[in-house]
Amino acid sequence: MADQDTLHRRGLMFILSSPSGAGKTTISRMLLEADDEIRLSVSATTRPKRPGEIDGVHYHFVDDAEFDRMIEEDDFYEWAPVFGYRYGTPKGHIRSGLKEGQDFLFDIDWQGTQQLYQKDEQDVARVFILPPSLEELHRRLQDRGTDSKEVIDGRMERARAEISHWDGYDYVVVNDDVHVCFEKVRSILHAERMKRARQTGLIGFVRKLMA
Ligand SMILES: Nc1nc2c(ncn2[C@@H]2O[C@H](COP(=O)(O)OP(=O)(O)O)[C@@H](O)[C@H]2O)c(=O)[nH]1
Ligand SMILES: Nc1ncnc2c1ncn2[C@@H]1O[C@H](COP(=O)(O)OP(=O)(O)O)[C@@H](O)[C@H]1O
Repeated sequence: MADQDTLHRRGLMFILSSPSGAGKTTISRMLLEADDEIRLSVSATTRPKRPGEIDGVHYHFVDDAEFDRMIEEDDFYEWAPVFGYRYGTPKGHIRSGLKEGQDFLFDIDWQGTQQLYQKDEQDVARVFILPPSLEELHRRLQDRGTDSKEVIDGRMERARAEISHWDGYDYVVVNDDVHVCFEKVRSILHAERMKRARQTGLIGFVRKLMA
């Protein structure tokens, strides 16, 4: 009989991007809670902490000097300037984790997505989340209550530019009802895990199955 233990797969770099306020943090948190097999890639950022955010859990909050040092020491997989601050994915244990089959969730922008895709196309699945309308996006940014009017205006101005990168993604999901959106994103994750190219033991498994 074929032995299912011979089936292995590489970990997945599961990327969620969206214009600010469309809901990618909300969907990420739901996914991390519902799925034991995926871990968040915790980015480093120079932006100030928001109420409720925990250093080392949501971001590594660092100052400019520390971010410079990390760039110099080649600590980043990718990094990019966003809204006047810098954000980067620390290499950490990602490469070895992927080899061992660990999946990672990335909440990063289109610039970081392009960089990861160029470096490691086969391990990447790219999901873009859209708001149902720009009016609703504005409402969500206001209701979140974390940003001043000026910051919200800046984010709305950038939203159009960010949305213009939708075609650099494998999947596009509209976040109207948050639960429906979450289920769609979860289905994408489940399907991506079963991709033939990701399953390394398949040839042996199928040979035994047919023997
Ligand atoms: N390239 C890149 N972008 C990141 C990284 N971490 C966060 N971002 C993006 O930076 C943007 C701003 O994030 P944040 O300040 O948390 O605000 P939010 O968009 O309202 O959640 C979002 O588009 C994030 O996806 C990272 O490590 N690299
Ligand atoms: N489908 C939804 N309907 C209504 N509000 C939502 C929905 N998804 C997220 N929100 C709310 O909108 C705000 C922005 O969501 P957030 O996840 O912080 O977005 P992002 O990480 O993309 O900036 C939050 O207050 C969140 O609770």
